[in-house]
Amino acid sequence: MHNIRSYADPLQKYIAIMSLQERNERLFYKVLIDHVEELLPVVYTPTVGEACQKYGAIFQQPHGLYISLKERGKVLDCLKNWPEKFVQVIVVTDGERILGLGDLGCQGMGIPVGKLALYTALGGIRASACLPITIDVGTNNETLLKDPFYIGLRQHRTTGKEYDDLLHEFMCAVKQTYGEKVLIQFEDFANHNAFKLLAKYQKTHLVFNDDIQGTAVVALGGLLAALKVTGGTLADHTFLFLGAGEAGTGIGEMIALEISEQTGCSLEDARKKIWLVDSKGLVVKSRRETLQHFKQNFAHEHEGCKDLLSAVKAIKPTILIGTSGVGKTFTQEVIETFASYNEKPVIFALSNPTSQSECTAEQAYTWSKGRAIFASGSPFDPVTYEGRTFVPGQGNNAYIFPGIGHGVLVSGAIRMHDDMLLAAARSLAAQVEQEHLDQGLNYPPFQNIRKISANIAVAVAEKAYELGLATRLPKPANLLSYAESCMYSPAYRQYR
Ligand SMILES: NC(=O)C1=CN([C@@H]2O[C@H](COP(=O)(O)OP(=O)(O)OC[C@H]3O[C@@H](n4cnc5c(N)ncnc54)[C@H](OP(=O)(O)O)[C@@H]3O)[C@@H](O)[C@H]2O)C=CC1
Ligand SMILES: CC(=O)C(=O)O
Ligand SMILES: [Mg+2]
Repeated sequence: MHNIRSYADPLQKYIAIMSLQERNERLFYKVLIDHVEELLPVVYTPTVGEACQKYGAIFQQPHGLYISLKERGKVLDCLKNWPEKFVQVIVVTDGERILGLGDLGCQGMGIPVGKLALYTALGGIRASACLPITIDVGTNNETLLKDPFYIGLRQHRTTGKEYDDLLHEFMCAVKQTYGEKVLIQFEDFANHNAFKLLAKYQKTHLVFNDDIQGTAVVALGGLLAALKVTGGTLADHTFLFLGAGEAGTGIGEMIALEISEQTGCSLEDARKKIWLVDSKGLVVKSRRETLQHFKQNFAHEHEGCKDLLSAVKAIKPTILIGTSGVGKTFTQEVIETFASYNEKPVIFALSNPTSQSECTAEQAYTWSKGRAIFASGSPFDPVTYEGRTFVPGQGNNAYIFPGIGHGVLVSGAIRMHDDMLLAAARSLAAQVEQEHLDQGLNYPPFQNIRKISANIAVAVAEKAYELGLATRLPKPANLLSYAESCMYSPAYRQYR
């Protein structure tokens, strides 16, 4: 920590800690677990975003497994080259939508590597059982294609059948190599592939899309906790999203599912509470024919609004969520207008990294005159407004995927089910205590993340047993102590 703290530049800290991961894995995890709040912004958002942008230039050692178009027909052999034979979790990207930074091609590898470091540090999955993979199908990022340090294929992205065939070969090879129970987490695919891959493989593989499902769970958990302050139920609220992609529609569907479970209303009716704004304005019925399929469920009868401000005025939401990937879009006028209708305005600016956050914590608290319940995807420091200090929550799927993954492995679940995701969200919300809410926090502090993950794992595993999806039989008598006993801990052994 002395060495890492000696660097002022976050990217230098990143380089230092990733080289520690290479040099002494156990020490890396010991340091990361013991200083999680300080180091999460280094190994994860926002610094991992900058690291991916400069990945070629700062490259020292390869991490993870690259599978490129050139390996078509040989993907099985590629996987066999990975030295570990017992793999339980794979995080895979094709680098096309890295955080809110766009197409970073092969340099997106920083994301699977970072996510899996969190699987181990926060969720206790053994590092040797974690496999980061980047599928290199080219990049449409012209700057990278011209960059002498770019580490990937120098060609534009392949699409269509060639892309689908490579991904299919990969999915089949994974199952053949590691079996039915390996968890495959799709990460930072562009939405035109993300929804398709999830729909295609969720019936045959144990798959989880972190950007659609993980984000949905963390947002729902944070909202359920926020209700303890705003009062009322989820169904009493009106939700407006800026951003109608993976994160926005994923959260929208999860909220609708929870409302439907709580009230018994149909999903269709529950979705009527949820409104989306995309780059063309409010998503409304008259646009339906030209909308991507994932937006269509939220295209309600209403006049069009060309931008967020006019949508806020027209819809009068009680909860405002940013999932656009575009920074500074919650302007002073937007927040002041939104706050003028709400005593306790709930503002989630979920886009990453910090540069893409829809607003800062300071802006949210100041422009709402200290009334906002605020959370962001990337961390912000506490803010003091008129003598009161607010601690912003970090609404990031890092709260969720390590616990869900652990729950799946503990129960031996062979498929992911929406009810397991709802159970994770409720568990997260239940771990937010009054003392956290009093500070403005609608998430439990990251400091306790291993306990939080263990509790989420139990909720997920319980649901898997209930649904008949668990294969670890008989069910352990005490799931919590079993889940905790299975968590990797970077302890040094005694040598004689
Ligand atoms: N906090 C967390 O845990 C997570 C955060 N995220 C963040 O969410 C962001 C979005 O990710 P994702 O949903 O996967 O991305 P997508 O590309 O799937 O969706 C982005 C959406 O934002 C819309 N959009 C883009 N620019 C504007 C604009 N200027 N005004 C209004 N809408 C706009 C797009 O509109 P159109 O459809 O018209 O193109 C699209 O609907 C990223 O920054 C990502 O880092 C993602 C996952 C987890
Ligand atoms: C957190 C995350 O998964 C994202 O921003 O894409
Ligand atoms: Mg992601």
